Amino acid sequence: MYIVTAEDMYEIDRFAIDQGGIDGTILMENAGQAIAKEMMIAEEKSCHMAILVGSGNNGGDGFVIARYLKNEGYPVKVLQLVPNEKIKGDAAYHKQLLIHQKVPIQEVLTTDKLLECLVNVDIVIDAILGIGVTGEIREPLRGMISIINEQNARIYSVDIPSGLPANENHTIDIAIKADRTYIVEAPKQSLFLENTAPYYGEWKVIPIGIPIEAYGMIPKVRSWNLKDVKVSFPKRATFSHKGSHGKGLVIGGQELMPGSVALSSRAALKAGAGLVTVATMERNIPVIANYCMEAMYQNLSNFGHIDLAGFDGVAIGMGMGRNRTAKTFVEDVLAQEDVPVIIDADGLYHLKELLGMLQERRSPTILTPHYGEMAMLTNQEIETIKKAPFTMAKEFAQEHQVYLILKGKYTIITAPDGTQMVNATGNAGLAKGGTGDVLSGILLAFIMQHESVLEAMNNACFIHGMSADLRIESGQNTVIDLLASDVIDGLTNVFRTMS
Ligand SMILES: NC(=O)C1=CN([C@@H]2O[C@H](COP(=O)(O)OP(=O)(O)OC[C@H]3O[C@@H](n4cnc5c(N)ncnc54)[C@H](OP(=O)(O)O)[C@@H]3O)[C@@H](O)[C@H]2O)[C@@H](O)CC1
Ligand SMILES: [K+]
Repeated sequence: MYIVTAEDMYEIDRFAIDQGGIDGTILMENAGQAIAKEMMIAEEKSCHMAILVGSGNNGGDGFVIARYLKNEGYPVKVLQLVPNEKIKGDAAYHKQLLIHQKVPIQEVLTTDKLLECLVNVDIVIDAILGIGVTGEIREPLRGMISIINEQNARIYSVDIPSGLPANENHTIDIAIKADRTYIVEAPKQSLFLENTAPYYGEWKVIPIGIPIEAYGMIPKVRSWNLKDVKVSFPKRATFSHKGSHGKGLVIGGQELMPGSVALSSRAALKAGAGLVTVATMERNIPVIANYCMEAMYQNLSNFGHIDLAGFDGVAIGMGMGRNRTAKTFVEDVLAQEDVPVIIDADGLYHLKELLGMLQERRSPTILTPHYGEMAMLTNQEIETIKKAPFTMAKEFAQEHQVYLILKGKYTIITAPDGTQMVNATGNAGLAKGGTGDVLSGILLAFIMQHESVLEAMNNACFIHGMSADLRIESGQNTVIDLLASDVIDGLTNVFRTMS
């Protein structure tokens, strides 16, 4: 599933029409028909539905939906929120089909009239504005959107909640707050942003028959799914031994935070790492070993030099603390070039002053900031990152030649060449201390076993979230009591689904 900007979507659309020979009216028919079918599954015939259409092709989708629902006996009324002369092109064609079928279309041009028309309406189908919206929402649509949001009716948006920008880095003006959105063909960037995602409500992507070749025209941003994981997940060879699955080093855990590295190392072993060594403060070792007795230990009390030769991967920074000696240590690790390094938590704090070293590294460097850490690394406000996470992540990864995992509800994974993936697994239970340490451990295990760093990162993020999801779905936890250690235990169920 590709994630697009409005411009990408128009490009894809043009390709389908010009190169694929598919008429725009057919794409509109496909979209409207498929959405109407979804509506028929979701809603009873006894509901009173109002389909609200605007001037563009989003409104055109609305005319098609109305035709199919009417044919099936749903009591729909079509409210056209713009004057007749505004309906043009493909939308006009479908409006005409509706008129041929004697479906009445009411012109509703004021908020008062709209209020009157919405009395006793149970379901609003929002086909007012799609991805063509620009600038501040103008009256009377502005007032109409407010009125619609105030109704008790359930709201289904077509493609995008009307008024919401499709792209990141736009200010939200006013927009429909949908209960569910049927996204036409491909999710738009705003679906994945913290500030805009809630407007969509539940969502489902509706394919409309665009040839896959059309996606060759746009920058690739994809969401990673279970099928991708199953295809790319490395199979364990029957005759493998512990050395075949990577020798990893977990560095961190100051005296007051032994749990962080304990979680990372246990997660790495549970995620399939062959051997894990934990380099931490001497006094922590008995505590950590109690939780993770399969690991080996190295005393790091002085934060001196540690030789990385012989290790296949390193994860550094979890619970490491922010004193200057810890920084020297991060610097020492980065300078040893032959090992892939994952930098998390306090390691990222120290990295801020070491960014200049990144481009010089010959082995992959993987950074795992959440939005706050990303703001710190880029000297930006956190709101700036939230508003344009795709761009901020891409610019940073390309500039510093790193792999970047920008952690959030939707995690954005970026390779140094700018390729981006989005992970959508996981739930609110993960918003808790220690879950990031678990991700670092899974990442370490996977990076040591995959040829492709990007695939390993995608799989680690997917599986980390999936473990949390399965814990909730199975009733073993709720989003309130889920612990980072539960996510580690849940890996067993995840791996069962892989075979
Ligand atoms: N992708 C695909 O393959 C397919 C996509 N399809 C569908 O097409 C949709 C995109 O259609 P689109 O380009 O016509 O844009 P859309 O948003 O419906 O209308 C734009 C109009 O809105 C108005 N307007 C704009 N800003 C405004 C503002 N601030 N305040 C007030 N009014 C404002 C402005 O009208 P104006 O009043 O300026 O004449 C402008 O002309 C897409 O979302 C999907 O649903 C399907 O049909 C199947 C194939
Ligand atoms: K809409």
